[in-house]
Amino acid sequence: MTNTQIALIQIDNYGPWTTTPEPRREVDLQTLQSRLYADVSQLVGNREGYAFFARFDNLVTVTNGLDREAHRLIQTSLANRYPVTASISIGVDPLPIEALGAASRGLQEAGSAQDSKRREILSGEPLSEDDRTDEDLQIAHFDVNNATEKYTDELNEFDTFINIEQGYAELMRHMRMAHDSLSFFVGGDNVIAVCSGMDKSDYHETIEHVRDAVDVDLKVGVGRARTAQQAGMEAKHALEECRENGSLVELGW
Ligand SMILES: Nc1nc2c(ncn2[C@@H]2O[C@H](COP(=O)(O)OP(=O)(O)OP(=O)(O)O)[C@@H](O)[C@H]2O)c(=O)[nH]1
Repeated sequence: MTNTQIALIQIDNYGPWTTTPEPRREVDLQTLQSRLYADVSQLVGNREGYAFFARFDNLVTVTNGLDREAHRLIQTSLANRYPVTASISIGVDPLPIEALGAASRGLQEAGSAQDSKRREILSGEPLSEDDRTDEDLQIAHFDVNNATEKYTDELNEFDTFINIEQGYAELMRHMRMAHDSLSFFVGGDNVIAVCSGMDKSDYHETIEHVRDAVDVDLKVGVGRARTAQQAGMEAKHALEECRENGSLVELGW
């Protein structure tokens, strides 16, 4: 059984900050957001976690193995680097969507995202060391088949982007609705999903669903481990096996 630990990182009172005392230059906001993602990716990644940019003002991170102190350190480090602060809320559940739900509630109960008094909340309890297992995380790495030949080398970049994003939109919705799992676009033609205890037939069914709905062909490698990076690396190796065997689904265990 999986046991996913999600930490939701939310910039405090960001909406008002972007327009006070007057609207800030969009290029500066874009720069801040992409740097914040880079820093969070490294701060969480150095501790074996994964970070996803999501909407940039709300970042979803997978932090199995990080205790409360490690989350506090990340929060402090962000406050020292940026003109904004962030709140962090931790949720743990066998189902990734429920873990994120618990993390989201932790912030919502502490106040609005646009409440100037709600600052640097740290809520929720991480998994205790005794409760951790080597099967806590299931990570799937999805990839569009022959994206280069079919899209990149054939279409203009915007039409390529539409095809890839349509595949992603259908995949993320299906994984959330049918499998309680969280999928994130990570660049190129790749989507990484934090999954519930899905089996091989669930992945075949998902790939078939996306093909039928939007005519985008996927393959997927899946890994299982106690940290996101170990599971993610196993998934990448499994994806290489798909490439070698021509298979659509490979489990790394
Ligand atoms: N984030 C991320 N992006 C990747 C990774 N591998 C490839 N990409 C991106 O995906 C693009 C397409 O690469 P591939 O998926 O290898 O190419 P392809 O044409 O789809 O070929 P096949 O996957 O073998 O069917 C690359 O230009 C990268 O932007 C990865 O492991 N992580």
